[in-house]
Amino acid sequence: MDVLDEVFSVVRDRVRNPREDSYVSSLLSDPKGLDRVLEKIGEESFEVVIAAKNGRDGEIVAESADLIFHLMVMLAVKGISLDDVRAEFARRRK
Ligand SMILES: N=c1c2ncn([C@@H]3O[C@H](COP(=O)(O)OP(=O)(O)OP(=O)(O)O)[C@@H](O)[C@H]3O)c2ncn1[C@@H]1O[C@H](COP(=O)(O)O)[C@@H](O)[C@H]1O
Repeated sequence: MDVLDEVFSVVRDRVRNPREDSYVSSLLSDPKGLDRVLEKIGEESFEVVIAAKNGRDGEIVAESADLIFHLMVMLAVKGISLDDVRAEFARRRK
């Protein structure tokens, strides 16, 4: 398991078993529900674009990690696994 698998596994657990000290649980307890996660994906995407235009490598990496993390939260809510995404990349590979 690499770190993305490890984090995804924790995220999936938070979706099933909310905890008070959890960022994922706090995001999902928002009255907007999944829409709040989708808003975060929109915000983080914008931050990636700004970082790629003007930022240093460290900012681009940090904002990319935030975006990938929020995509993982959405996938976990939808019951889609990282392996499903891996399989899609494998299918597309030339
Ligand atoms: N990898 C991450 C991770 N990356 C980013 N974030 C959070 O994503 C948020 C990024 O959003 P912003 O930059 O807009 O910051 P913010 O102002 O705090 O966000 P909002 O108040 O606007 O929601 C921050 O609060 C970060 O802490 C993460 N939160 C948790 N994880 C991992 O996810 C797993 C579950 O974490 P918990 O749910 O906290 O237990 C654990 O393995 C964690 O290490």
